Amino acid sequence: MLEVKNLYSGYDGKDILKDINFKVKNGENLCIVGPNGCGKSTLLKSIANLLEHRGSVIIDGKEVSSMDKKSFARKVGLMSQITQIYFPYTIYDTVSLGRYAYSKGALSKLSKEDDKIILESIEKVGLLDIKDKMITELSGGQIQRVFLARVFAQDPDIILLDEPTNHLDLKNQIDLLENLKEWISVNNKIVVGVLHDLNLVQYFADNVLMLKDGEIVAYGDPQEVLNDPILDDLYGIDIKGFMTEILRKWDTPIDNKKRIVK
Ligand SMILES: Nc1ncnc2c1ncn2[C@@H]1O[C@H](COP(=O)(O)OP(=O)(O)OP(=O)(O)O)[C@@H](O)[C@H]1O
Repeated sequence: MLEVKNLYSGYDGKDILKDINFKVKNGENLCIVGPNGCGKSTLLKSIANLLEHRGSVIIDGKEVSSMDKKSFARKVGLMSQITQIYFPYTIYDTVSLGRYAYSKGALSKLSKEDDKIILESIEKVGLLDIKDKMITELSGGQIQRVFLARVFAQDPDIILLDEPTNHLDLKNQIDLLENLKEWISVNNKIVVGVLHDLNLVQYFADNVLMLKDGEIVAYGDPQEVLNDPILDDLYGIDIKGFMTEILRKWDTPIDNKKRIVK
């Protein structure tokens, strides 16, 4: 169980998040939504213990700031927004970094068990046939999947995701979310993710937490939260109207004369 109680955190002594409270049970995911700059990544960083906070972030009864690095890494894996890759590692090597939480020392070798978990994690994201390729030679979507495999290899109880789908085409977005759903239900784990695409949130979320200016403005079942009139206020557009209009376009009968087929 992840519990966030009366959480305040921010940068340079200024609070961005104010009095955040929620719980996520094992076997469930939570999607964090809200407009740019409302504090979504700051919330993930606070849970990931990368930012000092006031209040509590408690995992299975223990405050995260009191955990040592390795115990924390066994509990929480963070996959943040991937912008640029500087290091020339293979896919296998990159995913093997996920086993740090279980290593005995800085120079300890990977065990047979580690190797098995690394290969399984690479297979899960569909990259096993290119496991020895340098990650500097991969597409954005492939890199995204390598980093997901690294988090799987870390085998934490909670995965935190910051915009995990932003380099992926639609099929890969759905595959990734399905992959995570399966990981959650098979292993009774937790995912907390920031997703911008509200359609994907409708599809994936067990619960939704909506932020505005660092405060929670709605929380709960996705169908209810995403139908709350507050949504339009928050984003400054008629979201349901926009989505429905798009659906109408998908429904338009095709005019074969206008098609260009090679
Ligand atoms: N390292 C930092 N130092 C100072 N201020 C920061 C830092 N990172 C973020 N902020 C500020 O904190 C606020 C919340 O930023 P955050 O990145 O959490 O928003 P977000 O909801 O994730 O935004 P986006 O949807 O654009 O990714 C913003 O006003 C931002 O300028």
